[in-house]
Amino acid sequence: MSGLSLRAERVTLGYGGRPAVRGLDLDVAAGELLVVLGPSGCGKSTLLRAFAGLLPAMSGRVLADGEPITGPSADRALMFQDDALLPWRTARRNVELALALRRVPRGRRRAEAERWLARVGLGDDAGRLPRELSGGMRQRVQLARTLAAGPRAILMDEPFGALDAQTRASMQRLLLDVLADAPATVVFVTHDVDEALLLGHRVVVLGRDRPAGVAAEFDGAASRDELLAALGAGDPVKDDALKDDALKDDALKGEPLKGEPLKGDVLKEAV
Ligand SMILES: Nc1ncnc2c1ncn2[C@@H]1O[C@H](COP(=O)(O)OP(=O)(O)OP(=O)(O)O)[C@@H](O)[C@H]1O
Repeated sequence: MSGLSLRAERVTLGYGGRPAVRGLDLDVAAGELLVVLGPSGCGKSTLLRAFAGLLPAMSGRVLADGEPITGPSADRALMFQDDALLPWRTARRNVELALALRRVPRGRRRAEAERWLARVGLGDDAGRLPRELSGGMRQRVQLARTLAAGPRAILMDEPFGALDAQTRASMQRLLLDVLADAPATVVFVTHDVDEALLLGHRVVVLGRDRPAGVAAEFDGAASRDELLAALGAGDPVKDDALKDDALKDDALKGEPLKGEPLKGDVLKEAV
C-alpha cells in the first residue's frame, strides 16, 4: 500500500467562526515526511485536525489523493503527545486492537502485535500494562499501534513533546528508522527547531500572525539559523504579543468543544 498525498488549497480553518489558519496552501507528496514548525498557538494542531477529517474547512479545500476529506478514515492516523493507550490492556493487547480494527484474523494478531513491539524495541515488554512502562516506552507502544493499523498517512502532533531530551532523541531516531520501511506519508508537527532539523526533509514554517499562514518553506537542508529567523524568534515585541495570545488561548482551550479529537474514544468503542 502506498502513502497518501495530502493537499490544502487556500484553506481557512477555525473554531466558532474565528479563523486560526487563513488561506493556507500546502502539498504533501505521497510517502514524504513533512515537518510543520511553528510557535505555540499558530494553528499546527488545527491543520492536522483538518487532515484527520476532524475539522471541516471554513473555506478552501483539504484533499487526500485528490479527493475532498469529509471525515476521519483509517487511512489517516493521528498520534498525540499523550499516549491514548487503554490502561487496562497490556502493550500487546493495545497493538492487537489496531489489528482487530484492520480485520486481521484473530489467530494472527498476537504474533503480529509482538512483531511490531519488537520493531520498536519492546520485544520483552509485550505483557506489561501502560502504567508499568515509562513515558518513552508508552510512546513506543503508541508508535507500534499506529504502524500496525497500516495507515497511509500518519499525522503526528508533537508526539515526543512530553519526553526528556535523551528519550526524545532516541524516539526521533527510531521514527526515522521504522519509517524507512513504511510507505506512509508523515506530517510531523513540532515547535522545536532541532527536532525539525533532524526529521524534516522539507520544513514548512507557520507564521505568528493570527490567523496564521505559511511564513516560509524549506526544501532539503535548512540551517538552524534560517529556521529560527523564519520563526521570528527573539523579536521582543512579537514575543510579548505571543505570550498575551497564549494566555487567551489557554482560556479558550478550557472550554470543551463539540467535535473535539476522538483519541481513545474510538478505540474504547471498538473494544
Ligand atoms: N478547541 C478549540 N476551540 C477554540 N479555539 C481553539 C481550539 N483549539 C485551538 N484553538 C485556537 O486556534 C488557534 C490555533 O491553535 P492550535 O492548537 O492549532 O495551535 P498549535 O500551533 O498546535 O499550538 P501548540 O503548539 O501550543 O499546540 C489558537 O489561537 C487556539 O486558541
